[in-house]
Amino acid sequence: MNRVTVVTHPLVQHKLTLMRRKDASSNSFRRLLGELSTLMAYEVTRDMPLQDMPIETPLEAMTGKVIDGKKLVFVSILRAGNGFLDGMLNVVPGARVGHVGLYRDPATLQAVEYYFKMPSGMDARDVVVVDPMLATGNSAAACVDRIKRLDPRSIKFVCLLAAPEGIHRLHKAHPDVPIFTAAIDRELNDHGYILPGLGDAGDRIFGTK
Ligand SMILES: O=P(O)(O)OC[C@H]1O[C@H](OP(=O)(O)OP(=O)(O)O)[C@H](O)[C@@H]1O
Ligand SMILES: O=c1cc[nH]c(=O)[nH]1
Ligand SMILES: [Mg+2]
Repeated sequence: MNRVTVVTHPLVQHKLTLMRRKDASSNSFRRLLGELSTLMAYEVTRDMPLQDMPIETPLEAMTGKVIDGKKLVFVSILRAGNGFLDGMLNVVPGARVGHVGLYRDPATLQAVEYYFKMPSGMDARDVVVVDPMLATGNSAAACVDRIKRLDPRSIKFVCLLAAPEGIHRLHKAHPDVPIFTAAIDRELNDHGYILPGLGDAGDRIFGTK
């Protein structure tokens, strides 16, 4: 499992367990996902480049360090990725946001694209793709394929739950893309759902189905 970071912080693990419960309401599922994604943003942005900023404290002039949030793009894989976005934007409010609309064909489990919108100047930007679920890995791999055509500086993928199959698929297609997740679950079932998992993330966030 090269290049996979499992965020084991107790707060992350605690919230993840509460979200997995089948009796968690959409409201609490959404709230927990928002809190959890803010915590994961700390780990994902750990190596973000800093630049000098001359400032004046009440006592004297100094040179501080700031991040250039505008260089960062969070790319949300619709729909469920949007549940991750707000929490990440809490930490880097200056980041730009791109959207890739993908759904899994339930019969083939292949990703089908229905929307794609990115900020301009992607070749100067660092991308963090967000989606709570990495199951077969088809959606993540398709999203990264598409973004790579715009030649960004770097791409990371962050999710809540990953199946071993999804990690292998994404790494095989894109070995340069590091993966951040709160847990690696056991396996996929015959319908491509993660076990033990948390069910259908999009449906649980938006109260559909
Ligand atoms: O790794 P994969 O096998 O591709 O599965 C993961 C995808 O499945 C879910 O989306 P879904 O297709 O349910 O769309 P939704 O977010 O609109 O519900 C999830 O949010 C991922 O995008
Ligand atoms: O378990 C899964 C697999 C794919 N998408 C989900 O929302 N959940
Ligand atoms: Mg779904």
